[in-house]
Amino acid sequence: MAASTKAASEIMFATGNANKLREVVAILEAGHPLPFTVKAANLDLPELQGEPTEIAKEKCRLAAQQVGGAVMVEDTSLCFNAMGGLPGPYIKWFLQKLGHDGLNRMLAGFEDKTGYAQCIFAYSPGPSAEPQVFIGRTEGRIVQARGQTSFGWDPIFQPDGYEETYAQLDKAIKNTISHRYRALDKLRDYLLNTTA
Ligand SMILES: O=c1nc[nH]c2c1ncn2[C@H]1C[C@H](O)[C@@H](COP(=O)(O)OP(=O)(O)OP(=O)(O)O)O1
Ligand SMILES: [Mg+2]
Repeated sequence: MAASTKAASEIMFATGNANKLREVVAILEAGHPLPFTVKAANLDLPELQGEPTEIAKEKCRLAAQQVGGAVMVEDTSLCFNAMGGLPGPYIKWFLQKLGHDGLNRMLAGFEDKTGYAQCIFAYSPGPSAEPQVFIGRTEGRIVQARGQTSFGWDPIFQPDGYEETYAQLDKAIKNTISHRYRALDKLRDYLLNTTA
């Protein structure tokens, strides 16, 4: 990769979620590197209520203030089409309170079980800059839990074109079709074009 002339060479990825960090590292190492070294900052940042892009931007502003330099954060939503996109950014709390079975039951009264996983990366070069957002989506459907239960709602999300849930798919496959991969891909393009 061409050497960057920019002074900043490191981005902190601020997240409190070890599974996210593992996937981001795996995606970058699978041949999709960023033009920066990515370092983890274990911050559990407050998340405002609102539209997903605003949540990600505000999270990024707070992270940039805390870190004092270039940061990226991401916020992940699981959206049910029958419910106009909810639980969306609030999936963490719905999952915590209802579990996989409860999330399925939320859709019991609806014919439509389709939904999408959405990841929004927000990047800021420093505390005074306006964060840029990059959205990645993977369409699928909500199903009864199948597969290992190590990461969030992976067992109940079956991406379109696959018979397996995210939790049953090989990690290497999830990481080439996932909402996270797609968003990170856009962030990489942006960084390559602004730092080259
Ligand atoms: O690929 C995924 N597959 C399954 N579950 C996932 C995935 N990605 C996030 N998740 C879960 C984690 C949390 O329950 C919620 C998102 O909430 P979200 O605020 O983005 O994550 P978090 O609070 O765990 O970490 P962070 O410190 O980066 O905000 O969905
Ligand atoms: Mg969070």
